[in-house]
Amino acid sequence: MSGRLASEYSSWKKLQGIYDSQKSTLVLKDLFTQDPERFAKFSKDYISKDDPSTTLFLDYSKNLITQEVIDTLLGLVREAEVESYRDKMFAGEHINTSEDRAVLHVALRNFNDFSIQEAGADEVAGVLEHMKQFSNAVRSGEWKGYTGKNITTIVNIGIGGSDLGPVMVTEALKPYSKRDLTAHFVSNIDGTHIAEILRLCDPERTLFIIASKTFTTQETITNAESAREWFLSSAGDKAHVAKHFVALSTNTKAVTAFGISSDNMFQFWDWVGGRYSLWSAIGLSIALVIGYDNFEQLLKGAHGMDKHFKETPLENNLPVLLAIIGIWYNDFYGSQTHALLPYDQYLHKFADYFQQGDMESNGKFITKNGHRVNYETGPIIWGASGTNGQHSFYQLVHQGTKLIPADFIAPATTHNPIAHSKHHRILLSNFFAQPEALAFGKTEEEVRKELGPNASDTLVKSKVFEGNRPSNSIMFPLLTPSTLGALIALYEHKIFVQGVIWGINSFDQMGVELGKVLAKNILAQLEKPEDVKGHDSSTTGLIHYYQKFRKE
Ligand SMILES: O=P(O)(O)OC[C@H]1O[C@H](O)[C@H](O)[C@@H](O)[C@@H]1O
Repeated sequence: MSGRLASEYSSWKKLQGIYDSQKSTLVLKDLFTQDPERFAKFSKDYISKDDPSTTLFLDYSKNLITQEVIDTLLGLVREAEVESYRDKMFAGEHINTSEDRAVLHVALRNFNDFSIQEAGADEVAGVLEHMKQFSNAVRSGEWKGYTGKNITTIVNIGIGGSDLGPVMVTEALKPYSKRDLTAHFVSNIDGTHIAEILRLCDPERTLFIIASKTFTTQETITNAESAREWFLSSAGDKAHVAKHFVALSTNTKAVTAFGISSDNMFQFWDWVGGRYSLWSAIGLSIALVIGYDNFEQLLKGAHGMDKHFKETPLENNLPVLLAIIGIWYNDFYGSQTHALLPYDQYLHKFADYFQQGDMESNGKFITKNGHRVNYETGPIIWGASGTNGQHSFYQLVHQGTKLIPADFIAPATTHNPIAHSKHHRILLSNFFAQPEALAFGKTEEEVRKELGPNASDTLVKSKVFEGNRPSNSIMFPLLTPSTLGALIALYEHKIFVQGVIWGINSFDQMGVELGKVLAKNILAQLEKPEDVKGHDSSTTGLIHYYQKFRKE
């Protein structure tokens, strides 16, 4: 990272020039007509060096790019010194400068390929072994509850990075799950969340996983205390907590103070960012649900992508390609969001997961050198599984006034080939059609031909699809643990590349603090109207409204 504002790079200025001169002349329909090789030129195969069955295919040809644009964007990557910054990350340098921490989620899945000098990195294998032993014991029935019964329900209590990763992965890898072990995830402080889950639990057969990097997060600790109270109301003896509560954290002192023995604690380190932590002890619920061997496959899939990111020349580097295409729209076309559209019901939480992963990493306006950016940084990430999105927001995506770059993601084959895979064929026909419609649209002439000469001008115009709306398409043979690992790591490294180019620290999260502090202050004022002090009239008025109905 050169420390300059991205807009000062010569490549940035060149890109601005290209955009200014080509923004209205770059037409996808023409680009494909002019070059029959376009698809071949702008698509890439990723094949894991460790496991050739782990492959991803990226088609980025339906983007508003030319080779000149790509080459200039790659120039931007070089000017921002992304590769040397990447190597600093892998080497364990403290690139999270505001917190003086390394950023080493790659160390959690390293399998001894990278030599990483950072305290704790040599302890990863031990924690994984502990996770393996424990998950095997619970799944086999060896680990018993306080009345000698097997554990049939796990409840992960955590929020943010201590929730979203386990939720997304256990949903995505459901085909690999132990169907007689039910996993629930409690995250919200809203008592409804834990109340509704506890109604489904048998205290004799339930294991609570308290997942919190800091072990100070108000929601998680409050939920953990309520879970412990619920459990003890049946179990009685505090000694039984040891069989039904484990902790995932970096904070041994707080875990012990809560009443969970260090034997039942799975440790990780400050160089694991919350939103990058599913590979760590935070992944215990994943290992319990899909089994440790499949969890290890997830890690290995990510590791293969790590090696690809670290070793592959920029022009063939999938995380780099996704990153620069995203910057092209975000910083030159002015798109504000980026849609993740997985045509796979198992990936229905994928966009949710990367809302934190991307937006908490790159939703910043100050560079690492303390300058306010004069360009757009992190996009709003959103999305939903297909084909559901088509019946919800695709109207705007196709005919709205906003440019919405989208990643369409799909497996070539399904885990559920019911009706002789008829469902999957219909799903994929939509997966193929939507990017085609977005890119090439439907002209007024084509509409008029369809509607006939008597159709009103208004009707014809409202049925026009202007097209020229860009997308990436990512495919893979089947959604397996290893493929999912590679897919997640692909996006993690995309986020890294974009942050380096923007000159921001992708690994702290100052922006989540103010709200928490204000909430704590307000919490102490909720009792009586006269307690409410130091707020604007709106906040004061809203609290007074609540106090009119408050019961306890
Ligand atoms: O895992 P914890 O320490 O409980 O933190 C849970 C979450 O808290 C905050 O919201 C942070 O911004 C997130 O990055 C983190 O994942």
